[in-house]
Amino acid sequence: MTTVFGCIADDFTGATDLAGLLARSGLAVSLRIGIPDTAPKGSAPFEIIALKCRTAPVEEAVAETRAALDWLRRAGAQRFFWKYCSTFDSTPRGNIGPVAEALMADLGTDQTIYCPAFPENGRSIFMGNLFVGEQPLAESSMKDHPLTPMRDSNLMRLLEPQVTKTVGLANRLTVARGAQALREEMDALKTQGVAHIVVDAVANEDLAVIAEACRDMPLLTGGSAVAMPLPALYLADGTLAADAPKTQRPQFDAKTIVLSGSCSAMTNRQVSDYLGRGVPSFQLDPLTLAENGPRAVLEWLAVQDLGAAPLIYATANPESVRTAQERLGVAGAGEIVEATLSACAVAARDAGARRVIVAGGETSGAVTKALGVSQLDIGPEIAPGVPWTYCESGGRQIALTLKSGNFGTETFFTDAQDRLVS
Ligand SMILES: Nc1ncnc2c1ncn2[C@@H]1O[C@H](COP(=O)(O)OP(=O)(O)OP(=O)(O)O)[C@@H](O)[C@H]1O
Ligand SMILES: O=C(O)[C@@H](O)C(=O)CO
Repeated sequence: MTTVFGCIADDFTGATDLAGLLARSGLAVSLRIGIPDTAPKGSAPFEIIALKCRTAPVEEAVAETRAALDWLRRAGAQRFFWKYCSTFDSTPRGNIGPVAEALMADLGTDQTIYCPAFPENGRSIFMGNLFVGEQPLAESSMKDHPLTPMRDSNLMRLLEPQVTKTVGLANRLTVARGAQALREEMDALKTQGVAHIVVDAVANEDLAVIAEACRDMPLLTGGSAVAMPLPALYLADGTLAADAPKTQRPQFDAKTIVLSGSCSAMTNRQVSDYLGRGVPSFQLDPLTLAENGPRAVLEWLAVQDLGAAPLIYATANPESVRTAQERLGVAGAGEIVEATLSACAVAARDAGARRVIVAGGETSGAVTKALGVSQLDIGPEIAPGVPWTYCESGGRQIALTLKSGNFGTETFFTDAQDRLVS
Protein backbone atom coordinates (compact mmCIF):
# COMPACT_ATOMS: atom_id res chain seq x y z
CA MET A 1 0.00 0.00 0.00
CA THR A 2 1.29 3.47 -0.80
CA THR A 3 1.21 6.03 1.94
CA VAL A 4 -1.24 8.83 1.24
CA PHE A 5 -0.61 11.09 4.20
CA GLY A 6 2.78 11.41 5.90
CA CYS A 7 3.04 12.95 9.36
CA ILE A 8 5.91 14.06 11.56
CA ALA A 9 5.27 14.57 15.28
CA ASP A 10 7.56 16.44 17.65
CA ASP A 11 7.04 14.01 20.57
CA PHE A 12 5.84 10.46 21.25
CA THR A 13 2.53 11.02 23.01
CA GLY A 14 1.73 13.72 20.45
CA ALA A 15 2.32 11.12 17.75
CA THR A 16 -0.04 8.59 19.34
CA ASP A 17 -2.58 11.39 19.83
CA LEU A 18 -2.54 12.12 16.09
CA ALA A 19 -2.54 8.41 15.27
CA GLY A 20 -5.60 7.83 17.45
CA LEU A 21 -7.60 10.58 15.78
CA LEU A 22 -6.70 9.39 12.26
CA ALA A 23 -7.58 5.81 13.27
CA ARG A 24 -11.10 6.90 14.23
CA SER A 25 -11.71 6.49 10.49
CA GLY A 26 -11.18 2.72 10.85
CA LEU A 27 -8.23 2.91 8.44
CA ALA A 28 -4.81 1.47 9.25
CA VAL A 29 -2.42 3.94 10.86
CA SER A 30 1.22 3.11 11.49
CA LEU A 31 3.53 4.95 13.83
CA ARG A 32 7.31 4.72 13.65
CA ILE A 33 9.50 5.60 16.58
CA GLY A 34 12.23 7.71 15.03
CA ILE A 35 13.19 7.62 11.37
CA PRO A 36 13.20 4.00 10.20
CA ASP A 37 16.64 2.84 9.13
CA THR A 38 15.14 0.67 6.41
CA ALA A 39 13.54 1.79 3.16
CA PRO A 40 9.73 2.09 3.22
CA LYS A 41 8.10 -1.26 2.40
CA GLY A 42 4.48 -2.23 3.02
CA SER A 43 3.72 1.16 4.53
CA ALA A 44 0.22 2.05 5.78
CA PRO A 45 -2.05 4.68 4.16
CA PHE A 46 -1.30 6.91 7.14
CA GLU A 47 2.27 6.93 8.43
CA ILE A 48 3.48 8.94 11.40
CA ILE A 49 7.10 9.37 12.39
CA ALA A 50 7.47 10.22 16.07
CA LEU A 51 10.49 12.35 16.86
CA LYS A 52 11.61 13.86 20.14
CA CYS A 53 12.50 17.33 18.91
CA ARG A 54 10.12 19.71 20.66
CA THR A 55 12.89 21.37 22.62
CA ALA A 56 15.91 20.15 20.64
CA PRO A 57 18.29 22.78 19.21
CA VAL A 58 16.64 24.30 16.11
CA GLU A 59 19.23 22.98 13.64
CA GLU A 60 18.85 19.45 15.04
CA ALA A 61 15.03 19.58 14.84
CA VAL A 62 15.18 20.88 11.25
CA ALA A 63 17.64 18.18 10.16
CA GLU A 64 15.62 15.39 11.78
CA THR A 65 12.27 16.50 10.39
CA ARG A 66 13.71 16.91 6.90
CA ALA A 67 15.08 13.36 7.08
CA ALA A 68 11.64 12.15 8.23
CA LEU A 69 10.02 13.99 5.32
CA ASP A 70 12.41 12.28 2.93
CA TRP A 71 11.42 8.81 4.28
CA LEU A 72 7.70 9.62 4.04
CA ARG A 73 8.12 10.84 0.45
CA ARG A 74 9.86 7.59 -0.39
CA ALA A 75 6.85 5.77 1.13
CA GLY A 76 4.72 7.54 -1.48
CA ALA A 77 3.13 10.35 0.55
CA GLN A 78 2.31 13.54 -1.31
CA ARG A 79 0.61 15.44 1.51
CA PHE A 80 2.31 16.06 4.82
CA PHE A 81 1.50 17.10 8.36
CA TRP A 82 3.74 18.68 11.01
CA LYS A 83 2.21 17.82 14.40
CA TYR A 84 3.07 19.87 17.47
CA CYS A 85 1.37 20.34 20.80
CA SER A 86 -2.19 21.64 21.12
CA THR A 87 -0.74 24.19 23.53
CA PHE A 88 1.77 25.35 20.87
CA ASP A 89 4.71 24.34 23.11
CA SER A 90 7.78 26.02 21.68
CA THR A 91 10.78 28.07 22.69
CA PRO A 92 11.27 31.67 21.50
CA ARG A 93 13.26 30.34 18.51
CA GLY A 94 11.27 27.26 17.62
CA ASN A 95 10.85 24.59 16.75
CA ILE A 96 7.38 25.00 15.23
CA GLY A 97 8.21 27.81 12.79
CA PRO A 98 11.72 26.84 11.63
CA VAL A 99 10.65 23.25 10.97
CA ALA A 100 7.57 24.39 9.04
CA GLU A 101 9.68 26.71 6.88
CA ALA A 102 12.24 23.99 6.18
CA LEU A 103 9.52 21.49 5.20
CA MET A 104 7.83 24.12 3.01
CA ALA A 105 11.12 24.76 1.22
CA ASP A 106 11.69 21.04 0.63
CA LEU A 107 8.15 20.64 -0.68
CA GLY A 108 8.35 23.76 -2.84
CA THR A 109 5.24 25.29 -1.30
CA ASP A 110 4.75 28.90 -0.27
CA GLN A 111 1.88 28.67 2.20
CA THR A 112 0.81 26.59 5.17
CA ILE A 113 -1.62 26.78 8.08
CA TYR A 114 -1.18 26.64 11.86
CA CYS A 115 -4.10 25.17 13.78
CA PRO A 116 -3.33 23.65 17.21
CA ALA A 117 -7.04 23.68 18.21
CA PHE A 118 -8.31 20.49 19.87
CA PRO A 119 -11.84 21.32 21.03
CA GLU A 120 -12.48 17.89 22.59
CA ASN A 121 -9.58 18.57 24.93
CA GLY A 122 -10.50 22.21 25.53
CA ARG A 123 -8.00 23.86 23.14
CA SER A 124 -9.60 26.51 20.93
CA ILE A 125 -8.37 29.46 18.88
CA PHE A 126 -10.25 32.74 18.49
CA MET A 127 -8.86 35.82 16.71
CA GLY A 128 -5.48 34.11 16.75
CA ASN A 129 -5.50 33.62 20.54
CA LEU A 130 -5.19 30.12 21.96
CA PHE A 131 -7.35 29.10 24.93
CA VAL A 132 -7.01 26.14 27.29
CA GLY A 133 -10.54 25.61 28.52
CA GLU A 134 -11.74 29.12 29.31
CA GLN A 135 -8.26 30.46 30.07
CA PRO A 136 -5.97 32.20 27.60
CA LEU A 137 -2.88 29.99 27.09
CA ALA A 138 -0.62 32.41 28.99
CA GLU A 139 -2.91 32.28 32.04
CA SER A 140 -3.22 28.47 31.99
CA SER A 141 -0.89 26.05 33.79
CA MET A 142 1.24 26.15 30.60
CA LYS A 143 2.70 29.46 31.78
CA ASP A 144 4.79 27.46 34.28
CA HIS A 145 5.81 24.56 32.04
CA PRO A 146 9.41 23.66 33.00
CA LEU A 147 10.73 23.49 29.40
CA THR A 148 8.39 25.59 27.29
CA PRO A 149 6.65 28.16 29.49
CA MET A 150 3.97 29.79 27.33
CA ARG A 151 3.77 33.47 28.33
CA ASP A 152 1.79 34.82 25.37
CA SER A 153 -1.55 33.52 24.10
CA ASN A 154 -1.39 35.11 20.66
CA LEU A 155 -0.25 32.59 18.06
CA MET A 156 0.82 35.20 15.51
CA ARG A 157 3.07 36.90 18.07
CA LEU A 158 4.46 33.52 19.13
CA LEU A 159 5.13 32.45 15.55
CA GLU A 160 6.58 35.67 14.11
CA PRO A 161 10.01 35.44 15.80
CA GLN A 162 10.27 31.80 14.68
CA VAL A 163 9.89 32.39 10.92
CA THR A 164 11.35 34.57 8.18
CA LYS A 165 8.20 35.04 6.09
CA THR A 166 4.97 36.93 6.84
CA VAL A 167 2.41 35.60 9.36
CA GLY A 168 -1.34 36.24 8.97
CA LEU A 169 -4.70 35.14 10.33
CA ALA A 170 -7.81 33.52 8.88
CA ASN A 171 -10.28 34.25 11.66
CA ARG A 172 -13.41 32.49 12.90
CA LEU A 173 -15.70 34.75 10.90
CA THR A 174 -14.11 33.48 7.71
CA VAL A 175 -14.10 29.84 8.86
CA ALA A 176 -17.79 30.16 9.78
CA ARG A 177 -18.53 31.06 6.13
CA GLY A 178 -17.26 27.67 4.94
CA ALA A 179 -14.46 26.00 3.00
CA GLN A 180 -14.79 28.08 -0.16
CA ALA A 181 -14.61 31.36 1.80
CA LEU A 182 -11.56 30.09 3.68
CA ARG A 183 -9.83 29.09 0.43
CA GLU A 184 -10.51 32.54 -1.01
CA GLU A 185 -9.14 34.20 2.12
CA MET A 186 -5.98 32.10 1.92
CA ASP A 187 -5.54 33.04 -1.75
CA ALA A 188 -6.00 36.72 -0.86
CA LEU A 189 -3.41 36.37 1.91
CA LYS A 190 -1.06 34.69 -0.57
CA THR A 191 -1.21 37.73 -2.88
CA GLN A 192 -0.20 39.81 0.15
CA GLY A 193 2.81 37.55 0.66
CA VAL A 194 1.46 35.76 3.74
CA ALA A 195 3.16 32.37 4.00
CA HIS A 196 2.06 31.36 7.49
CA ILE A 197 -1.66 31.46 8.30
CA VAL A 198 -2.95 30.94 11.81
CA VAL A 199 -6.51 29.61 11.47
CA ASP A 200 -9.16 30.02 14.17
CA ALA A 201 -11.19 27.00 15.30
CA VAL A 202 -13.39 26.66 18.36
CA ALA A 203 -15.33 23.50 17.54
CA ASN A 204 -14.98 20.30 15.50
CA GLU A 205 -17.28 21.85 12.86
CA ASP A 206 -14.60 24.51 12.24
CA LEU A 207 -11.96 21.81 11.88
CA ALA A 208 -14.12 20.07 9.27
CA VAL A 209 -14.24 23.31 7.25
CA ILE A 210 -10.49 23.85 7.57
CA ALA A 211 -9.69 20.26 6.55
CA GLU A 212 -12.00 20.52 3.56
CA ALA A 213 -10.39 23.81 2.47
CA CYS A 214 -6.80 22.66 3.03
CA ARG A 215 -6.95 18.93 2.18
CA ASP A 216 -4.71 19.26 -0.88
CA MET A 217 -2.09 21.61 0.53
CA PRO A 218 1.32 19.90 0.43
CA LEU A 219 1.94 20.80 4.08
CA LEU A 220 -0.48 21.32 6.97
CA THR A 221 0.63 22.02 10.52
CA GLY A 222 -1.20 21.86 13.81
CA GLY A 223 -2.42 19.77 16.70
CA SER A 224 -3.93 16.39 15.97
CA ALA A 225 -7.57 17.43 15.65
CA VAL A 226 -7.35 19.40 12.40
CA ALA A 227 -6.10 16.23 10.66
CA MET A 228 -8.97 14.10 11.98
CA PRO A 229 -11.44 14.78 9.11
CA LEU A 230 -8.85 14.03 6.39
CA PRO A 231 -9.22 10.21 6.09
CA ALA A 232 -12.94 10.50 5.32
CA LEU A 233 -12.25 13.27 2.78
CA TYR A 234 -9.53 11.19 1.05
CA LEU A 235 -11.86 8.16 0.95
CA ALA A 236 -14.69 10.24 -0.48
CA ASP A 237 -12.61 11.74 -3.30
CA GLY A 238 -10.89 8.46 -4.20
CA THR A 239 -7.42 9.53 -3.03
CA LEU A 240 -7.76 6.43 -0.84
CA ALA A 241 -9.29 3.26 -2.25
CA ALA A 242 -12.38 1.91 -0.46
CA ASP A 243 -10.47 -1.32 0.26
CA ALA A 244 -7.54 0.48 1.95
CA PRO A 245 -6.21 -1.51 4.95
CA LYS A 246 -8.27 -1.22 8.13
CA THR A 247 -7.27 -1.13 11.81
CA GLN A 248 -6.89 -4.53 13.51
CA ARG A 249 -8.18 -5.69 16.92
CA PRO A 250 -5.76 -8.37 18.15
CA GLN A 251 -6.38 -9.86 21.61
CA PHE A 252 -4.01 -9.69 24.55
CA ASP A 253 -3.60 -11.51 27.82
CA ALA A 254 -5.00 -9.35 30.63
CA LYS A 255 -1.71 -9.18 32.57
CA THR A 256 -1.11 -5.45 32.91
CA ILE A 257 1.36 -2.95 34.34
CA VAL A 258 0.54 0.73 34.92
CA LEU A 259 3.52 3.12 34.99
CA SER A 260 3.08 6.79 35.78
CA GLY A 261 5.88 9.35 35.58
CA SER A 262 3.71 12.36 34.80
CA CYS A 263 3.15 14.92 37.56
CA SER A 264 0.47 16.91 35.74
CA ALA A 265 -2.70 17.91 37.58
CA MET A 266 -4.76 15.40 35.59
CA THR A 267 -2.35 12.50 36.12
CA ASN A 268 -2.35 13.23 39.88
CA ARG A 269 -6.14 12.84 39.83
CA GLN A 270 -5.91 9.66 37.73
CA VAL A 271 -3.41 8.10 40.14
CA SER A 272 -5.59 9.02 43.14
CA ASP A 273 -8.64 7.48 41.47
CA TYR A 274 -6.75 4.27 40.68
CA LEU A 275 -5.27 4.02 44.19
CA GLY A 276 -8.78 4.52 45.57
CA ARG A 277 -9.76 1.25 43.89
CA GLY A 278 -7.32 -0.64 46.13
CA VAL A 279 -4.94 -1.82 43.37
CA PRO A 280 -1.45 -2.99 44.43
CA SER A 281 0.88 -0.01 44.11
CA PHE A 282 4.46 1.14 44.66
CA GLN A 283 5.34 4.82 44.99
CA LEU A 284 8.76 5.85 43.71
CA ASP A 285 10.64 8.59 45.51
CA PRO A 286 13.49 10.09 43.43
CA LEU A 287 15.58 10.80 46.53
CA THR A 288 15.35 7.21 47.77
CA LEU A 289 16.07 5.95 44.25
CA ALA A 290 19.15 8.18 44.07
CA GLU A 291 20.43 6.58 47.26
CA ASN A 292 19.37 2.95 46.90
CA GLY A 293 18.67 2.37 43.22
CA PRO A 294 15.66 0.47 41.81
CA ARG A 295 16.14 -2.84 43.68
CA ALA A 296 13.21 -2.41 46.08
CA VAL A 297 10.65 -1.74 43.38
CA LEU A 298 11.95 -4.54 41.16
CA GLU A 299 11.75 -6.99 44.07
CA TRP A 300 8.21 -5.79 44.81
CA LEU A 301 7.22 -6.16 41.16
CA ALA A 302 8.61 -9.70 40.97
CA VAL A 303 6.02 -10.95 43.46
CA GLN A 304 3.00 -9.07 42.09
CA ASP A 305 -0.01 -10.65 40.43
CA LEU A 306 0.00 -8.82 37.08
CA GLY A 307 -3.62 -9.88 36.63
CA ALA A 308 -4.41 -7.22 39.26
CA ALA A 309 -2.85 -4.51 37.03
CA PRO A 310 -0.48 -3.02 39.64
CA LEU A 311 0.59 0.61 39.54
CA ILE A 312 4.12 1.95 39.90
CA TYR A 313 4.16 5.73 40.11
CA ALA A 314 6.40 8.70 40.75
CA THR A 315 3.50 11.07 40.23
CA ALA A 316 3.62 13.64 43.01
CA ASN A 317 2.38 17.09 43.91
CA PRO A 318 4.34 20.20 42.79
CA GLU A 319 5.92 20.67 46.23
CA SER A 320 7.40 17.14 46.34
CA VAL A 321 8.58 17.49 42.75
CA ARG A 322 10.30 20.78 43.63
CA THR A 323 12.04 19.22 46.63
CA ALA A 324 13.39 16.36 44.50
CA GLN A 325 14.46 18.76 41.76
CA GLU A 326 16.26 21.04 44.24
CA ARG A 327 18.26 18.08 45.55
CA LEU A 328 18.90 16.21 42.28
CA GLY A 329 18.41 18.86 39.59
CA VAL A 330 15.44 18.89 37.20
CA ALA A 331 17.12 16.61 34.69
CA GLY A 332 18.65 14.39 37.40
CA ALA A 333 15.32 13.73 39.15
CA GLY A 334 13.61 13.12 35.81
CA GLU A 335 16.24 10.70 34.57
CA ILE A 336 16.25 8.62 37.75
CA VAL A 337 12.49 8.19 37.59
CA GLU A 338 12.47 7.52 33.84
CA ALA A 339 15.24 4.91 34.16
CA THR A 340 13.40 3.16 37.00
CA LEU A 341 10.03 3.09 35.25
CA SER A 342 11.77 1.81 32.11
CA ALA A 343 13.41 -1.03 34.07
CA CYS A 344 9.99 -1.86 35.57
CA ALA A 345 8.40 -1.95 32.10
CA VAL A 346 10.98 -4.47 30.87
CA ALA A 347 10.71 -6.58 34.05
CA ALA A 348 6.91 -6.61 33.85
CA ARG A 349 6.96 -7.59 30.18
CA ASP A 350 9.41 -10.40 30.92
CA ALA A 351 7.12 -11.53 33.74
CA GLY A 352 4.17 -11.79 31.32
CA ALA A 353 2.57 -8.33 31.16
CA ARG A 354 1.03 -7.88 27.72
CA ARG A 355 -0.70 -4.57 28.40
CA VAL A 356 1.46 -1.62 29.33
CA ILE A 357 -0.09 1.69 30.34
CA VAL A 358 2.27 4.69 30.55
CA ALA A 359 1.49 8.25 31.66
CA GLY A 360 3.71 11.19 30.68
CA GLY A 361 5.38 12.27 27.44
CA GLU A 362 9.03 12.04 28.55
CA THR A 363 8.23 8.90 30.51
CA SER A 364 6.64 7.35 27.41
CA GLY A 365 9.74 8.15 25.36
CA ALA A 366 11.99 6.43 27.90
CA VAL A 367 9.74 3.37 28.34
CA THR A 368 9.23 2.90 24.60
CA LYS A 369 12.97 3.03 24.07
CA ALA A 370 13.64 0.52 26.87
CA LEU A 371 11.03 -1.84 25.43
CA GLY A 372 12.84 -1.65 22.09
CA VAL A 373 9.70 -0.64 20.24
CA SER A 374 10.20 0.73 16.73
CA GLN A 375 6.76 0.52 15.13
CA LEU A 376 3.22 0.70 16.49
CA ASP A 377 -0.13 -0.12 14.90
CA ILE A 378 -3.01 1.92 16.20
CA GLY A 379 -5.99 0.36 17.97
CA PRO A 380 -9.06 1.65 19.80
CA GLU A 381 -9.11 5.08 21.41
CA ILE A 382 -9.35 5.22 25.21
CA ALA A 383 -9.84 8.99 25.54
CA PRO A 384 -9.60 11.80 22.97
CA GLY A 385 -6.02 11.65 21.72
CA VAL A 386 -5.01 8.47 23.60
CA PRO A 387 -5.31 5.20 21.68
CA TRP A 388 -4.15 1.69 22.47
CA THR A 389 -1.31 0.68 20.17
CA TYR A 390 0.05 -2.76 19.27
CA CYS A 391 3.73 -3.46 18.89
CA GLU A 392 6.48 -6.01 19.22
CA SER A 393 8.73 -5.90 22.25
CA GLY A 394 11.36 -8.49 23.15
CA GLY A 395 9.94 -10.92 20.58
CA ARG A 396 6.36 -10.66 21.95
CA GLN A 397 3.28 -8.77 20.85
CA ILE A 398 2.14 -6.28 23.46
CA ALA A 399 -0.50 -3.56 23.75
CA LEU A 400 0.92 -0.22 24.79
CA THR A 401 -0.75 3.08 25.53
CA LEU A 402 1.12 6.35 25.95
CA LYS A 403 -0.87 9.09 27.68
CA SER A 404 -0.03 12.78 27.49
CA GLY A 405 0.12 14.32 30.94
CA ASN A 406 -3.07 16.34 30.65
CA PHE A 407 -5.19 13.94 28.61
CA GLY A 408 -7.87 11.49 29.73
CA THR A 409 -10.43 11.71 32.52
CA GLU A 410 -9.94 10.69 36.16
CA THR A 411 -10.78 7.06 35.41
CA PHE A 412 -8.23 6.75 32.60
CA PHE A 413 -6.32 3.74 34.01
CA THR A 414 -9.45 1.62 34.32
CA ASP A 415 -10.90 3.04 31.09
CA ALA A 416 -7.78 1.79 29.30
CA GLN A 417 -8.22 -1.75 30.62
CA ASP A 418 -11.93 -1.75 29.77
CA ARG A 419 -11.20 -0.80 26.15
CA LEU A 420 -9.23 -3.99 25.42
CA VAL A 421 -11.09 -7.26 25.24
CA SER A 422 -9.09 -10.27 26.40
N1 LIG B 1 8.35 12.86 41.98
C1 LIG B 1 9.07 13.38 41.01
N2 LIG B 1 10.00 14.32 41.26
C2 LIG B 1 10.71 14.86 40.24
N3 LIG B 1 10.57 14.55 38.96
C3 LIG B 1 9.64 13.61 38.65
C4 LIG B 1 8.86 13.00 39.66
N4 LIG B 1 8.02 12.14 39.07
C5 LIG B 1 8.27 12.19 37.75
N5 LIG B 1 9.25 13.07 37.50
C6 LIG B 1 9.78 13.41 36.17
O1 LIG B 1 8.96 14.47 35.64
C7 LIG B 1 8.94 14.35 34.23
C8 LIG B 1 7.48 14.30 33.81
O2 LIG B 1 7.45 14.51 32.43
P1 LIG B 1 6.51 13.69 31.47
O3 LIG B 1 6.72 14.29 30.13
O4 LIG B 1 6.71 12.23 31.63
O5 LIG B 1 5.06 14.04 32.01
P2 LIG B 1 4.16 15.28 31.57
O6 LIG B 1 5.01 16.49 31.38
O7 LIG B 1 3.03 15.34 32.54
O8 LIG B 1 3.60 14.75 30.18
P3 LIG B 1 3.39 15.52 28.78
O9 LIG B 1 4.76 15.88 28.27
O10 LIG B 1 2.75 14.47 27.95
O11 LIG B 1 2.51 16.67 29.08
C9 LIG B 1 9.67 13.07 33.85
O12 LIG B 1 10.99 13.38 33.47
C10 LIG B 1 9.65 12.30 35.17
O13 LIG B 1 10.70 11.37 35.27
O1 LIG C 1 -1.33 18.04 21.22
C1 LIG C 1 -1.24 17.66 22.39
O2 LIG C 1 -1.67 18.32 23.37
C2 LIG C 1 -0.53 16.37 22.66
O3 LIG C 1 -0.66 15.50 21.57
C3 LIG C 1 0.91 16.58 22.89
O4 LIG C 1 1.61 16.95 21.98
C4 LIG C 1 1.45 16.27 24.24
O5 LIG C 1 2.83 16.40 24.33
